[in-house]
Amino acid sequence: MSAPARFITFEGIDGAGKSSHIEAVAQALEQVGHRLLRTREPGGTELAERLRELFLHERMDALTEALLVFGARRDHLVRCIEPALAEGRTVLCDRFTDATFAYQGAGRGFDLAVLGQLESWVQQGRQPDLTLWFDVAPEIAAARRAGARAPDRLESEESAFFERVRAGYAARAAAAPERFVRIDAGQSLEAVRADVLATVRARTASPGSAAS
Ligand SMILES: Nc1ncnc2c1ncn2[C@@H]1O[C@H](COP(=O)(O)OP(=O)(O)O)[C@@H](O)[C@H]1O
Ligand SMILES: Cc1cn([C@H]2C[C@H](O)[C@@H](COP(=O)(O)OP(=O)(O)O)O2)c(=O)[nH]c1=O
Repeated sequence: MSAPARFITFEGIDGAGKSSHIEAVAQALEQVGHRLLRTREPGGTELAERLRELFLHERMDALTEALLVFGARRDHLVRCIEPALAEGRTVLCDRFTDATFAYQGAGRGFDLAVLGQLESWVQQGRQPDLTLWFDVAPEIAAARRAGARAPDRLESEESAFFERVRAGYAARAAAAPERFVRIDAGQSLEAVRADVLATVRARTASPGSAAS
């Protein structure tokens, strides 16, 4: 059996429902002995949270978006994610680099090769062990968002943008099938939760102990 997954990311278009399930994943993993770091992107450190505010609310071009999220990511990795993994904690991160490929790459049309170079420089080979991709039709996600909150800069994009973002996630999933698990996020909350928990349990199970 493969080693337990320790760096777990949650991805999907805005309103797919991923944030609704992170707490349940955290509880399930803590019950079997994992020590956790729960975090998010853009954000996760004081500096990265400040960059997040700029990113979400200021107008900028796609290259600036990409540089800002990778700048925030670098600080987050160096100061937060890598130290947590080094001390044996499992990291649950609400979005990571797949979001940059999906939003800035597929959504904005920014050069994927440049994103790949930034990914190499910033991550130095670090990749999530497991990525849960909450996949749902953009019109369902839009209806969920409308019922939940006022839109930020990206959430105000039209549905064609989210179709492209969704296709961007599909491309990333196809390129890294060992890491990605697609969750059918169009189901009821209960059915999504059951799929998510079954996936996490299967992918973090190890013979003997649950966590180091
Ligand atoms: N499977 C679901 N069915 C119906 N509503 C959902 C479902 N999942 C999430 N929601 C609702 O949709 C809204 C957006 O969910 P959220 O978890 O914040 O999405 P995300 O983090 O992916 O943007 C919330 O009001 C949430 O309660
Ligand atoms: C991490 C990341 C997020 N984003 C976008 C996606 C979201 O619209 C926004 C903030 O993400 P998030 O807080 O996860 O939004 P939500 O609560 O809707 O899930 O930032 C990018 O465009 N590129 C990135 O690299």
